[in-house]
Amino acid sequence: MQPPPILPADLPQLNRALHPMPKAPVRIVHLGLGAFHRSHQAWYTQQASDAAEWGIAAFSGRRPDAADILAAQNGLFTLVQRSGKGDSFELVGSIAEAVDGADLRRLKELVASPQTSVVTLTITEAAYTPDEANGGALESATPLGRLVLALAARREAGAGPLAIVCCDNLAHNGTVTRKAVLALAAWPAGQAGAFAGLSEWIDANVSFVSTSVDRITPRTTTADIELVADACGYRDAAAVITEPFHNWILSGSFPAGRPRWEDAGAVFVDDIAPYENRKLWLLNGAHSILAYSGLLRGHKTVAEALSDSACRAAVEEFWDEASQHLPMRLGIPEYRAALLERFGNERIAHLLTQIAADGTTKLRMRSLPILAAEREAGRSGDGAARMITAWLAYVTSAVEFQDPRAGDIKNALNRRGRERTAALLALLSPELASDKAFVERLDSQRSTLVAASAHNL
Ligand SMILES: NC(=O)c1ccc[n+]([C@@H]2O[C@H](COP(=O)([O-])OP(=O)(O)OC[C@H]3O[C@@H](n4cnc5c(N)ncnc54)[C@H](O)[C@@H]3O)[C@@H](O)[C@H]2O)c1
Ligand SMILES: O=P(O)(O)OC[C@@H](O)[C@@H](O)[C@H](O)[C@H](O)CO
Repeated sequence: MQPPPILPADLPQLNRALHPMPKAPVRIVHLGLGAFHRSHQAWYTQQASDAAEWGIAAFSGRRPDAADILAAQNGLFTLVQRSGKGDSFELVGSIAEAVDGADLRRLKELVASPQTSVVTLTITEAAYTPDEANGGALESATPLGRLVLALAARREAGAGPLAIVCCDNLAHNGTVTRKAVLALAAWPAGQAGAFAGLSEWIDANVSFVSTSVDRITPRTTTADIELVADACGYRDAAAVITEPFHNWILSGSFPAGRPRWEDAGAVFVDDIAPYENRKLWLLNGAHSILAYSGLLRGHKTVAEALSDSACRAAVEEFWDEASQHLPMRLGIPEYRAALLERFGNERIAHLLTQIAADGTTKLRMRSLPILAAEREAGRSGDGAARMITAWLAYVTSAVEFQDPRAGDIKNALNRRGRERTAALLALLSPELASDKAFVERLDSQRSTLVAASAHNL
């Protein structure tokens, strides 16, 4: 928990009275009002030439805090673009309404409105895992459970089709969202009332758009809020710090329309797979390697870890493997060079602990596909395996870690030696965990890594 910012008592609070900016009518509903939504979708929507027609109602996730803070500022916040050279400050006003995620009544009302055409999501990867998404039932405390209840209200209101746009770092994120939403809507089998035939209605009326989203946005710190106050002369507890780089690739239809996000550089493609693989493997995969191996070697941020030759070598080894499975027409060498520059931006303090969270979900997408492809090609896949090794060593040594399968990880940690390695690996891939030779290789990689890390500390 960050200490509260120290700001002059007479500093005015940012809101639309202090900085008049018109509010657009709500036509987009967003779930997961975190830092990334503010730096990405809210910013793209503000840049669209038809921004005046597209307001966002953004719902917080587990707690009301983010919504309360933003509501007190009438949805206004400052976006700080932080390059290696300096900061630039921009006011973003596309969020017309900020709502506590537990306010199901308002969510249903907005999703059931014929004005609403798009629902966007940044609810983290873990929110789509079967346990979290289903909870064994149509659990209204989960974001997808809430979404399904709101879709039932839309059907009831006859408000017509709409698009759901997943902006979480997941492979095939549109398909994953569709599957999770349809499964929830169909539960329990043979439902009555508002849910009878709901999954069929969703299937026919809701388009699930797939996206690859990119803009490195660390959690805002107390120091960032103090900096914004100093530079802008107001209190802004919802400010967000991000890099100048931004990218959004989308694939799918928008049956009720959408903002002209292409005005800010969004690209619409037929086949998203190569783009999402490039981003998930090269950027997010490298982030995971830097997070686990960097934390083991005593680093705190991405830039610090990248400047450690051992961490950098592990990234390059993984990139060499991943690049073999990406189309060269996507400019892979240039993409890698640009990533080194982005990761090396020391002014963006991207904490490794934030990236290290939810490893069981992330590694399945960031390491396993490359490992499988390399093994299929008759090679070792050692670079992809090293990402898993670093995760194993991290969860073994960390005092605290966040993961949707934390209980299973703790159970596995009660074992010793190769049995422990196999039990942890089984949480990512039961098939690999039953391959004795692979477990042995992982175990010996782990010993080497732990010894080298201890030497560095
Ligand atoms: N931050 C980035 O650089 C970045 C870049 C690309 C994509 N993303 C995607 O956006 C997601 C969110 O990132 P962020 O930086 O905004 O994080 P954040 O922690 O600032 O916000 C996450 C939001 O999701 C909610 N949430 C999290 N888990 C939930 C759950 N299980 N149920 C309900 N709500 C839940 C939180 O309450 C919060 O509103 C990431 O997980 C990732 O998939 C982030
Ligand atoms: O946001 P997560 O938790 O999926 O992953 C952590 C980072 O790898 C991620 O946020 C990147 O910074 C982001 O994907 C860059 O666009």
